[in-house]
Amino acid sequence: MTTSPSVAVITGASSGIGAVYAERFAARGYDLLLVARREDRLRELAAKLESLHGINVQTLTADLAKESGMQAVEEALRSNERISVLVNNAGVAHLAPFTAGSAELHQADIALNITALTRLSLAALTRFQAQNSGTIINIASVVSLHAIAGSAVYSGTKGYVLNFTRGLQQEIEGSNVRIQAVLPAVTATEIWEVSGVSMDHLAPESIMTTENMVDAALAGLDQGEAVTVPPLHDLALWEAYETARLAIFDASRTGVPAPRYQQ
Ligand SMILES: NC(=O)C1=CN([C@@H]2O[C@H](COP(=O)(O)OP(=O)(O)OC[C@H]3O[C@@H](n4cnc5c(N)ncnc54)[C@H](OP(=O)(O)O)[C@@H]3O)[C@@H](O)[C@H]2O)C=CC1
Ligand SMILES: CC(=O)[C@H](N)C(=O)O
Repeated sequence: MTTSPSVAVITGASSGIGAVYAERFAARGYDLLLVARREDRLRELAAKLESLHGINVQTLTADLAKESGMQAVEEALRSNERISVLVNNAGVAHLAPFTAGSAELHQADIALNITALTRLSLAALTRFQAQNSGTIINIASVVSLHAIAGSAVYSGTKGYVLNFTRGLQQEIEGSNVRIQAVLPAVTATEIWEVSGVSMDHLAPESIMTTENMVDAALAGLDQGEAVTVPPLHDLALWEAYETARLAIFDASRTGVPAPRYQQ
């Protein structure tokens, strides 16, 4: 009996980081379901990967900031039992002062970066938990850890992605399901032009290639990391951050206002 290959679903596969994840999962022998709005780009990538790797690639044109788009991908995740990987990669940034953006713009960014990622995780994880296998990769950002002027909404959404992922990781502990958060820093993709900040204004030495970012993130996944920060060389910094974060959480369970607040 021959078994069909597993399927990896990659959102935001029409460019940048998502397109490289598609190539890498194709090279690992997965069939693919590629999701984004630009159908021509998805089809071009699908044809290339099918011919290069002899795999089957489906495309799903969907606007994940809209209800109909979210539902279409949820339906695919629920109905296709061969899906074993979800890369929640589609995301958008508008880097400008908060009050310069409209309510509609902020709402659409939140819908894509938070609501779609949450709903697709629910659709995938429900089945992954039932079958006790499967992998979700959530693309957060180093701005999950820090916000600067002009990034309030974007950093806020990425802070959600990190904490949401941490919560899910607690819930699946002890199972064969894997959930990884990836925190890229500056990576050379189209997101910068969309965001309103040209890459020409960024320090060249801070910019990572998409290939290096994805390969490092997959190395982190293969090593069993829960949170992967591809460009961070000094692991001791991350360990100190994690230690302080958990220490603050534990030390906050006193039930008594700190002396500095007692008047
Ligand atoms: N590049 C960087 O410096 C960093 C990026 N990230 C994160 O990496 C992820 C990938 O971004 P990146 O590759 O850089 O940027 P790109 O702009 O190259 O890719 C974004 C992808 O998301 C898709 N997308 C955007 N809006 C929608 C929508 N409404 N519905 C469906 N798909 C959508 C785009 O496709 P289409 O337009 O065809 O719909 C595209 O495929 C994002 O989550 C981003 O926040 C995190 C840290 C750093
Ligand atoms: C676009 C990004 O997420 C990037 N990490 C940044 O440094 O702002």
